[in-house]
Amino acid sequence: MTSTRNIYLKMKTLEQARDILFKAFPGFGTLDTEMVTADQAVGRVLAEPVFAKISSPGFHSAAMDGIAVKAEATYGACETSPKKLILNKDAFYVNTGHVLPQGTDAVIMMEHINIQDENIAEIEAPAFPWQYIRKMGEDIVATELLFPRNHMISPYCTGALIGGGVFSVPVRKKPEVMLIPTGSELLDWKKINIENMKPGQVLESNSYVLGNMIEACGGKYARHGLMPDNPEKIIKAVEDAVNNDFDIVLTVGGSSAGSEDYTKEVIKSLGEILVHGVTIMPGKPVIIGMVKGKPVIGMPGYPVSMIVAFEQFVMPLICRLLGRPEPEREKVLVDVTRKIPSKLGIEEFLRVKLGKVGNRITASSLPRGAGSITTITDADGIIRIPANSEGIKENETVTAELFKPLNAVHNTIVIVGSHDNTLDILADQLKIENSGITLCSSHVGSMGGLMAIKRGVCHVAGSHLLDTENGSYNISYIKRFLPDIKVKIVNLVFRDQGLIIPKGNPKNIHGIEDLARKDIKFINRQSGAGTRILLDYQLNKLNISPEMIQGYGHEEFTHMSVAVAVLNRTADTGLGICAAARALNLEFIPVVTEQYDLIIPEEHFESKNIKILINTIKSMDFQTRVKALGGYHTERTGEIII
Ligand SMILES: Nc1nc2c(c(=O)[nH]1)N[C@H]1C(S)=C(S)[C@@H](COP(=O)(O)OP(=O)(O)OC[C@H]3O[C@@H](n4cnc5c(N)ncnc54)[C@H](O)[C@@H]3O)O[C@H]1N2
Ligand code: MOO
Repeated sequence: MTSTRNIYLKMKTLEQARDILFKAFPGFGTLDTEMVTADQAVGRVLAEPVFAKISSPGFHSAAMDGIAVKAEATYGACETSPKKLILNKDAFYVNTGHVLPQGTDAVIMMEHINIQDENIAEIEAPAFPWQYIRKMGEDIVATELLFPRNHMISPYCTGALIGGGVFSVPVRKKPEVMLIPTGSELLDWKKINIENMKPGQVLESNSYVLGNMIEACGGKYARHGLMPDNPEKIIKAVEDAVNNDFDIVLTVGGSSAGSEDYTKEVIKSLGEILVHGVTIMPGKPVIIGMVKGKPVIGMPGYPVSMIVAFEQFVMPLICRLLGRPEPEREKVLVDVTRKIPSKLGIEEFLRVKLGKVGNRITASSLPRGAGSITTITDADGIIRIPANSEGIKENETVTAELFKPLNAVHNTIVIVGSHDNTLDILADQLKIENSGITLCSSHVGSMGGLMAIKRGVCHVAGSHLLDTENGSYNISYIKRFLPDIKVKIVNLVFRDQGLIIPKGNPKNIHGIEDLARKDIKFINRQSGAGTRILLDYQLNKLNISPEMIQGYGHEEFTHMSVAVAVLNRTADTGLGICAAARALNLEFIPVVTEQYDLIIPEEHFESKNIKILINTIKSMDFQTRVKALGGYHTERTGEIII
């Protein structure tokens, strides 16, 4: 078979595509039944209703430790006229759970009895009939419905099943899914040495994500060996899976328009294509097909596209086969901190970071590339931008679907501003200390941090803005840009800024003065970044103008991206922190030690979370880890500067 490039001629909306899928595979709760023991039934779905075989309790039983009595015999007892009961005649010692002795109908707690001697118990209050007694069948009555069909067994349910004498239950077989990862570039991480990886090779990870998602929604899976981009082989694998017991077949990758994207041809040659292309992003190239009456779905290869396609199409299919409703995520209203344009005609699943700042939950967008798994692993939730919208306006309130409990969103400290590697250590240290706090940092440069405070969208800004007039940090900028906001400044670290250079210093760079050399390509930071201000200050001192520097106009947003540019030789050098150079095994020429502070509005400063944050910063554990990064000084770490 030769490859022809696929074009999605008839893209469907999400609603249309789901409709086509569910009409083609209407089975609800149609999987075969199997018996499992009560203790193994958790997470399984009942194929039939389950009725209790015995009652629980199976007898009238004492609900407290004390004496069992006939209530009538206690009437008239009071403080001034206590009643004496003869043990083993009018009253019988019982423990919680004991069978109620014949002829008794109430229990008096031990604490309310005066034992006179081994024969007499005295009471100062009457008992009423059935007090402190668990009647036979109070919990479960034999023959009553314990759980209807399609109920998913929880750990709690096992108690009711065993208590009701039901030791095994009929459950739906787990839907079986065959995963076929395709792509000649893929490598099996269990079989390779990462040192030997070559450009173009990719670690196969999607089938593991899919497998775990399948299990999480009640299915089971088998993984086919890695499949090269060979349509004949893919056809054979799909055909075998369909002819076997698999309920659903998923191919992974090759769903799009590339010259080696074969999924569409494969399904077409074996059966029918119901949908190719859905107006969603990520997830657009998904292919829904039918082969011998079974769903064969071509999952996009980009990981986030695959996850969205799974959640929109495969998960509902699995739930339906099991006879379960599709799960829904908790929703919350959020304010979007920046304008987010979106393509008309495409429904976008925007991954967002969330945090509660003041009395609103703010959402900031993560990068939108579907090839980056971290755009979903870093996310707290998703905002769905409808197809008929051109995007979200700044400060617009929209609905977000949560990936984690709301409580965790409330316990997030939002830090915006300049990037520093110690923030990663801080985020981890807060977790070691079981604070329940998550640190959510976005790197937009020091000025970006101050502006975030101005807009009320963060708790903390990380900043290292040098006042070139007097050598101070941050204070003059705060006075100028946040005149109406009361803030505290807490020092995080002093850190060495310098030139990041390749190992062995091939261009023989010694300092800022070398940046003007014709043979040096520089990589800059964005304007507003503290590092950029520092560079301009140093250049000014040396009378070097920006035009003299090759690459002055090429900007990156973080120290790490500057280091990456040096590593892959896009640039010969860039100004950044020592930790970034070290992380990539590059060399570093110190230029200046600068002050990096946390700016915290007073309205947040006294909050419990910020107090924990500051205590963590002050801790020896944190400071020891920071110093180990190299290029950091912690003498004033945690000090309130103003
Ligand atoms: N000309 C066009 N190109 C693309 C379009 C388009 O409309 N026109 N759509 C883009 C979109 S949207 C997506 S999503 C991707 C997905 O396409 P495929 O399903 O064909 O995926 P591949 O090209 O095979 O792989 C994409 C990417 O993902 C990596 N990959 C694939 N499988 C795995 C795996 N099992 N584990 C880890 N990584 C995997 C693969 O190496 C590629 O890097 O297409 C756009 N292109
Ligand atoms: O829409 Mo693709 O599915 O962006 O990555």
